[in-house]
Amino acid sequence: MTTILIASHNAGKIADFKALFQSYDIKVESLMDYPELPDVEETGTTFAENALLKARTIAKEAGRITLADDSGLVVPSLNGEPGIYSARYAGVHGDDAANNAKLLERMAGMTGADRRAFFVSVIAVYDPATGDDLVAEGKVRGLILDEAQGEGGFGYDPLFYYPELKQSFGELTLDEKNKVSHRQEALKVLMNQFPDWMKGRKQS
Ligand SMILES: O=c1nc[nH]c2c1ncn2[C@H]1C[C@H](O)[C@@H](COP(=O)(O)OP(=O)(O)OP(=O)(O)O)O1
Ligand SMILES: [Mg+2]
Repeated sequence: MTTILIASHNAGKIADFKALFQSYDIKVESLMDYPELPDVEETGTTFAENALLKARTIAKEAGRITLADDSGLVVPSLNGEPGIYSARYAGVHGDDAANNAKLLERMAGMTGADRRAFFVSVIAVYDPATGDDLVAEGKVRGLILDEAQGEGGFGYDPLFYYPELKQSFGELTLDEKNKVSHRQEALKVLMNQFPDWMKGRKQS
């Protein structure tokens, strides 16, 4: 079975990818399995720049084709916040509770269309042997709730209401989320091009 290295430390994101890659019969490893690999500083100004930066840096360190996801929540009525700063919105990287609390605070008093939001995922793969890369994007639209609903998922999932299923992402099972999420869309677009991209590459 093929194994792919995901350049991420985010347990929720890795769980999404483990489930998503099952349908491609690909096994997933992550930075959790490689504690010696560095943490990549996200210095880019777009999701795509950061996804490529993470994929390229880890691929060169590990000497293997590597995939990275840079993702976040975009709220147009907040001029795009939290955007590429989603993971460190409230100041401490990965503090989901604080990030969600800050989002609710910033949206206090907003109603109706002002509560529209979307998740974005940009996925990049990089081949250290050739310097070739592949990038794809996915999006999913919803509304930001007034309070958390559901215990599932990670990050902003409990605040993200998905009208088509009349539930928040926090109330969905992993498989339900993985049928509609920004991440599955980006991965689908990417994997459609992957077989051609992989041709002629040697990978153990
Ligand atoms: O499906 C999602 N459901 C809920 N929240 C989500 C989702 N997808 C991204 N998000 C939020 C979480 C985090 O606050 C930020 C991602 O930031 P991002 O830099 O891509 O990931 P990260 O720093 O947590 O891990 P890493 O860079 O090691 O992959 O957006
Ligand atoms: Mg990150």
